Amino acid sequence: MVRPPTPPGHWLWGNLPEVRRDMPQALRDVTAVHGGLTRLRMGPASMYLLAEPDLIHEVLVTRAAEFRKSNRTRQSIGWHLGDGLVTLEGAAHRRHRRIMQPSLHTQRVAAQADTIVALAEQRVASWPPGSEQDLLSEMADLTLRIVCAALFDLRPAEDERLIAAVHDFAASLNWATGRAFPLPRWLPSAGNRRAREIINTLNTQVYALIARRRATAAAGADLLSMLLAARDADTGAPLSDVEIRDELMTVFFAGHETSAAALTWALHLLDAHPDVMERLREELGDGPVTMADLPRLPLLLRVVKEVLRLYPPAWLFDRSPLTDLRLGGYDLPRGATLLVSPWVVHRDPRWWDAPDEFRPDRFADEPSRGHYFPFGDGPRLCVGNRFAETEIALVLATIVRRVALVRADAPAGRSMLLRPAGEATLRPGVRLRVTVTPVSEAGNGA
Ligand code: HEM
Repeated sequence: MVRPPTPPGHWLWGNLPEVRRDMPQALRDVTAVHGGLTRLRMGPASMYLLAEPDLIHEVLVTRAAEFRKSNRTRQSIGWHLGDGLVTLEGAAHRRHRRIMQPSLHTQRVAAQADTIVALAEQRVASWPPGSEQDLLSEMADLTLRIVCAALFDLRPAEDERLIAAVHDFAASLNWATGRAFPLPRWLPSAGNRRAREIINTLNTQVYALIARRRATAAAGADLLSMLLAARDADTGAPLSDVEIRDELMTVFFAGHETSAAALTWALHLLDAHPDVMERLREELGDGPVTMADLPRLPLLLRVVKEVLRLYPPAWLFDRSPLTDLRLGGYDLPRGATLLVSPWVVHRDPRWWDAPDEFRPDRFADEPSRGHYFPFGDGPRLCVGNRFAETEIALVLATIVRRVALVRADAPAGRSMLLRPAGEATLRPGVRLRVTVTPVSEAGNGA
């Protein structure tokens, strides 16, 4: 039995103290010393960090059938999300992907581009010049409204209660995933009671929405219509309300916090790199940016790619082997938790020059296989990747054309880059407040 190397740690808690202090940094530190595959001791449990692109490719792509999501993931997000695409396995996973993919294809995303731009324009217009905004919460609210309108054909103005309920739900899910060890949901703790309340409130809204849609029987091309219209190939049975509820919750969650984090990092990085901002504003020119313009905006697309390299919102996910197996010359037990982190690989100096620097032009060349995977890979590749890339590019272009968002607490008006906090998504470790200045006042170089 050949075990992967284990970094030294506390006699009882193992590597848990470093990981709890700053998990993103701790995983990078371990990789810098041990490379490819490391065993981390987390108190009584072990986890394995996979940091070698070829091994990650084996796990996510070529040997994907030998793995599933870990029990830990299922426990920490399963209560909130139920059995949606993120947690389903095997045949049910393949079936749900087949149903959901068409509504997220490039053509369908293109049809939503004007809605995305209009919502971004409205958001910018709602910020009074000189006001201070909490960037992450503004982006989270905007991307949630985009998901509602573009994927579920919902106009939240009609239902502000739904928006409020999803925000509470996302906060509660972050709470659940932030625990070192998931607590059983039957435990009568204050946190569990609050989570139950929040889930029940959103459930009531979502089931009412499903009932309304079933009653109108209007066949649209949005994701909710696709879920309602889907029929089992063998039995002809439709998806149940619970199955549709689980997919709605999954997309509410997977589809808005990730893009919101990416947009927040993008605006923060551009504020800290005025030279790139100036080139970007020149490239964007005057008129509004549409989907058709995107192929002609290479710097914008490279900025999006570089943001997702430096701060991949889905920074950590996992897999678990279905049987004892051998990987990279080491033996791994069945049921082990294998951590896969785009953040660690994207910041590894073995694969990237000056990995901590914001250099969008590095994407003039395609990255090598396995060195860049902000959307994962293989059969579980992010189903919303085209939607997310388009959304981020369009929203970013709309915002930077109109306003400068300068970090309100930055010394001498210039941002120092913030450290990330590794929660369910990778987000700034402190609240990022920005001052809004219209671009005409700020000048191109703002
Ligand atoms: C910047 C934005 C986004 C990033 C970085 C991101 C990243 C990821 C990653 C890395 C995975 C794979 C996780 C794994 O293999 O365990 C994933 C899966 C998923 N994403 Fe995204 N995502 C983003 C936006 C979206 C959007 C907009 C949607 C919805 C429209 C979405 C829906 C999903 C779903 C449903 C899955 C599960 C797919 C499956 O297991 O088959 N994501 N995402």
